[in-house]
Amino acid sequence: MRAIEEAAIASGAVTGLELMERAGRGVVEAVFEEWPELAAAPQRAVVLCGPGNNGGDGFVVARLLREWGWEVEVYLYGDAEKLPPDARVNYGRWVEMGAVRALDEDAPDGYPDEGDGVALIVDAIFGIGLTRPFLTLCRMQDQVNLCNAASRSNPAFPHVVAVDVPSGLSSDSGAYPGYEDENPLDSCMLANLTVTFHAKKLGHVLGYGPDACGKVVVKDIGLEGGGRPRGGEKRPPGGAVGRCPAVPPGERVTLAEPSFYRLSKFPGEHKYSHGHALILSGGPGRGGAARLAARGALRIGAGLVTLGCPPAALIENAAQLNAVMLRPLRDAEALAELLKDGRINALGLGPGLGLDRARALVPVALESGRACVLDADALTAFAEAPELLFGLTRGTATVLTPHGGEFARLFPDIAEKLTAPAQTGPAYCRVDAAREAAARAGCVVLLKGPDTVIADAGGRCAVNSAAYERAVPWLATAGAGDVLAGFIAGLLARGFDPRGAAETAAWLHVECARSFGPGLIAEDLPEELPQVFRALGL
Ligand SMILES: NC(=O)C1=CN([C@@H]2O[C@H](COP(=O)(O)OP(=O)(O)OC[C@H]3O[C@@H](n4cnc5c(N)ncnc54)[C@H](O)[C@@H]3O)[C@@H](O)[C@H]2O)[C@@H](O)CC1
Ligand SMILES: Nc1ncnc2c1ncn2[C@@H]1O[C@H](COP(=O)(O)OP(=O)(O)O)[C@@H](O)[C@H]1O
Ligand SMILES: [K+]
Repeated sequence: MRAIEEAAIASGAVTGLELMERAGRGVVEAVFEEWPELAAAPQRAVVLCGPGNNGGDGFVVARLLREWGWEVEVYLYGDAEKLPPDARVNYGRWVEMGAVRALDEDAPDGYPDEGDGVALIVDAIFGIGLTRPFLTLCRMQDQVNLCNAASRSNPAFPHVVAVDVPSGLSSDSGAYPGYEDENPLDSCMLANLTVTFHAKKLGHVLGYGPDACGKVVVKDIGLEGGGRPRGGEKRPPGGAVGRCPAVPPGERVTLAEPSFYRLSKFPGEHKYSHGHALILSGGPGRGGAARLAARGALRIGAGLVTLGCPPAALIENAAQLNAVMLRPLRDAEALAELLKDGRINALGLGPGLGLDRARALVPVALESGRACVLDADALTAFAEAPELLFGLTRGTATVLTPHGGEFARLFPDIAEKLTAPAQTGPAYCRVDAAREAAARAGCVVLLKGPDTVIADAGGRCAVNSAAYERAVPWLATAGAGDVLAGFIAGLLARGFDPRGAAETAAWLHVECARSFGPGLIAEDLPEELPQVFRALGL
């Protein structure tokens, strides 16, 4: 954001003061859009301003609300003399209209309670500039949260709007610096609505962000290269995180979005135009996971999908499969033999594969030069020797799809940094972890979770956020990850590059869960794809 703002200001297109005015106006607009009853008649607001430009936005909001006829109480945390220049100007403008009280640990007693008639609390204490723990006003944070919790059920309580991010939350990571044992959500400032500018920040979608922000509205403040679709371009809602020429691709993080064009099939193509995916499975009684993956690969459009199972598991699998083809595949030698068929262009290994079988087959798969997705057992098999795996994956068209546990087995030092309590903002986050892991493994890493992060070895990164309107808690079900691996294998077979395959698959995976809704089990995910594709207009 700083690079984007500096580029805009340096180009002479806009001044910092104008941006601040637009930001403040955006907050007021978003508040009135969210709660039309607040736009209907002037009411009472409390605006909490901090020592930086976030506070500056707060002074703009206070002034605009006053111009709407509101009664506004303004508090400042910090020293007015030390405010940065634009914030200082807006402080000055406000002071001509009303008082500024000091916000310190005693001030909270002046805080609104039910019946005080305060309709709105504006949290403009810290934005993207939070650098250290914000614990000083815990009691105040508690009180604001009481209002916040209550306002969800009782309109007599004030609504809480956060400017840019809820104060205390690190906008770079979704972490709460300074909280070690305690759950920060118990005492930090939470919001009903968070109004941010230009594009979502990582902190809105990672870690505690979705719980802290309530709902995120992105307001355009006229900066170049926003996350908005260009004319007629089809894009999922939500915009992008940091889509801007001022930020080099290896530093940019976008919200995952599917490649619609490449998902389509066109007349005149035949099944081999869409590739042949081979999913490898384990022994008798353990085939469910691989079958789920195979089904996912087929539904997502691979022209052909073959399941390669140990001979002893042939009958079991034959009884279960129709469109998915079946091949007995005893060992590494048999795999090498099968891969003489050049039409097999993508492999999926891991779900239900078994650790010994994984150790034998993964090297053959990776050395064959085929695009591969490695999940579950194919990752755990290398827990004792991750470098052995990375020696094979480096520079290949491979996607590793660990969940948190598998990630910690392959990248223990990175996982340790990720789980250590944050002390500063920016804090080490899942984006940093996935990028570091991808650089080490030399291939694409997809770190699973409600905030799935997809990174490639060059630092390109996307977050598939399953939060807010895309929350899909029913995806936490056994086998969901197997289907995701199958989706990726299918897209690799269709010729997607590894990063595009991972990003599109993760996005569709969540869309399938949203489309199916409560009661979802893993089997439902592939079967929901046709519905999702139809809704996308494929
Ligand atoms: N021109 C711009 O740069 C624009 C900035 N905007 C707003 O400005 C915000 C960023 O402003 P700043 O960079 O000034 O950052 P902030 O306003 O978030 O806070 C930075 C200040 O807080 C202090 N600080 C950080 N953590 C602290 C802690 N835990 N306890 C006490 N003090 C702490 C820092 O030393 C610094 O003085 C954005 O979030 C956005 O709201 C918008 O007005 C749009 C335009
Ligand atoms: N609460 C949640 N919200 C959104 N997605 C989730 C949630 N819990 C799990 N998921 C997704 O479900 C999948 C689970 O995969 P994984 O942990 O490998 O399970 P399994 O091995 O049983 O298939 C991942 O894609 C993960 O991102
Ligand atoms: K804030």
